[in-house]
Amino acid sequence: MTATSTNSAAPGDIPHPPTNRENHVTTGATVWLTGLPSAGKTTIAYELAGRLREEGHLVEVLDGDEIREFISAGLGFSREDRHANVQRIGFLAELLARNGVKVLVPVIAPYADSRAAVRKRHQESATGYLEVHVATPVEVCSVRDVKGLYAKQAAGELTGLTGVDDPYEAPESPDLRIESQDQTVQESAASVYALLSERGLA
Ligand SMILES: Nc1ncnc2c1ncn2[C@@H]1O[C@H](COP(=O)(O)OS(=O)(=O)O)[C@@H](OP(=O)(O)O)[C@H]1O
Ligand SMILES: Nc1ncnc2c1ncn2[C@@H]1O[C@H](COP(=O)(O)OP(=O)(O)O)[C@@H](O)[C@H]1O
Repeated sequence: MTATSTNSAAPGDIPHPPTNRENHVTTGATVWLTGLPSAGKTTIAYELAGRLREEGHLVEVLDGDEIREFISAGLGFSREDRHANVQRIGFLAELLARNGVKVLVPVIAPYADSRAAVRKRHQESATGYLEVHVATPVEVCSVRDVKGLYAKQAAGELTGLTGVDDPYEAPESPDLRIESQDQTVQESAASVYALLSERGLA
């Protein structure tokens, strides 16, 4: 289908992203939310997804747990497997984003080289890409412990937990850093939305 802009901007108007006949916003982009388990990645992604959908954006959330049940079934948490997982998700995200979808990716992605490869894939097709570091400290994450992983690690029932006894290479220059322990979910989602707007993607 040919994208038809419904925007008739007068001089001085703030430009709107392009829309198609069904009035969907068709500027795709990937927002990768990286951070420790229980940092708030998934919660922020779904909050943001709701807001974007209300405004007519096409949105997909590539939830780490769901991906690991299906396209990354069989992968574990070694460095190699995490890298493979992140590259598969990066491939899918770029494909969707290039075709007009806002792709929200709440996935740990602990290694800087894995994340850099995903960014590069997007740059090569000139597809919007934002890296958001949900930088909640491990002390806060381990109290939240949404899935009980920190407790299991402390009890010796699990090893290789990101940020505890497995590496997390924090992004040095993310597009945005969120301190979720100091703000509400709505404020966190709003800060990502504001950045998308600033970059002409929302
Ligand atoms: N050892 C270990 N380390 C880290 N995380 C673990 C582990 N075992 C299971 N889980 C749970 O797996 C969820 C998905 O992980 P990801 O696909 O995001 O991880 S990765 O990017 O491939 O490293 C991840 O989801 P979130 O809690 O939403 O981050 C964890 O809950
Ligand atoms: N500002 C915030 N942003 C995101 N989550 C928050 C925030 N403040 C408190 N939380 C809580 O922290 C928990 C984060 O869990 P979750 O989103 O599943 O983390 P992750 O996907 O990073 O593992 C949720 O219970 C959420 O309600």
